[in-house]
Amino acid sequence: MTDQPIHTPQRQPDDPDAALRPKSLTEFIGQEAARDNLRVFVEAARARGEAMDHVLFFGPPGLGKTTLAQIVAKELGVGFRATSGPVIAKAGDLAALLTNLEPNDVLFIDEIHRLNPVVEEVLYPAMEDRALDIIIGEGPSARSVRIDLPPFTLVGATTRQGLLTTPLRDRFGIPVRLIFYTEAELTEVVTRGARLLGVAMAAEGAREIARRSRGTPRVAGRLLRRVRDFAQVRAAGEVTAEVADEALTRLEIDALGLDAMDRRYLTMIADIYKGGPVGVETLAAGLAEPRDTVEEVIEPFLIQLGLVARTARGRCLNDAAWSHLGLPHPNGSQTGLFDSGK
Ligand SMILES: Nc1ncnc2c1ncn2[C@@H]1O[C@H](COP(=O)(O)OP(=O)(O)OP(=O)(O)O)[C@@H](O)[C@H]1O
Ligand SMILES: [Mg+2]
Repeated sequence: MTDQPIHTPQRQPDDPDAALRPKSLTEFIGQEAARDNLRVFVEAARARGEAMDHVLFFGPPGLGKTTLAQIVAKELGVGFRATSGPVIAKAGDLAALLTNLEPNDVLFIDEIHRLNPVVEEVLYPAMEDRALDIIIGEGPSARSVRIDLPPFTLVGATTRQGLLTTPLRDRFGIPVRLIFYTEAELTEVVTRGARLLGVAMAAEGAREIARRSRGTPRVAGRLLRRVRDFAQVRAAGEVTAEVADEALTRLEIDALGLDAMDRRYLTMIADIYKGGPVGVETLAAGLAEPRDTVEEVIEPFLIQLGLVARTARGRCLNDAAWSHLGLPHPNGSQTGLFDSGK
């Protein structure tokens, strides 16, 4: 059994997130350093009446990359066009998007690490010189035509900054790393969400949901909705700490906020690989999940909690993981080499 649709930070096709999206930098909770910097760049660009420099948001899913991209356009007072890396199949698709922008508009490219290399080549001069080099015709009569573009701001988002090519990464003047949210920030996110959804929320109820939201506002929003259902049907309506705890426990979300998939991941390294090291491909196969999901969705939070370490030889469990799983820590080293030691 898996509660993945509820608890993983990955997007779902019918994204219910939209209703809870903050609409301004002031409304946006957390990510203070990023927000403060963006505010300065937005103000400066506005004052000069110019397009803002290109921005790259990177970090784990559900931390607010798309939300911030929309907010940046809004605060700049310019238009917002959104697309995503895998959707832009041909150079011509990108050319069509770029030539249709109004001056200073924001073009948002989600999953920018998944751009086709041919399309990416077209993007370089567009970002740098605001020009498109288009090849017209084929064979000996083919020639290159340069088209000037209106000034624009490219906002890219990726969960995998490491997969971006260096030339692309270097063309973003404003790289912004998003980090996991603190419990206090997520408590604010939950409280705000409860207000927007009209849920009666006790302060301790909000804190309980926040504590178990994997450091991720998208997860906080999902858990809030599920706890609300539970409170409505099983309790008097108000979300107290007890109601939240009972609902989250039923959803198999433990005290650290780990879900069934997280525990399967940890248990697999513990039971089968004696704590590791084990390669990510092996783990992905064992969990029947794509490698990307393991690396982008499952691991970042477990690493952040200090439960797992990524080493050159593979993934290893840290001491905290053994205690959390309630398993006896193998004697001696984590590789299990000294199991017979004591
Ligand atoms: N700072 C925040 N304050 C309140 N809610 C937030 C905040 N950041 C994100 N959210 C909520 O979390 C949801 C997910 O955010 P968003 O879609 O921007 O994440 P993302 O980083 O783009 O994720 P992905 O990598 O999957 O595209 C938003 O719709 C919003 O409801
Ligand atoms: Mg997004």
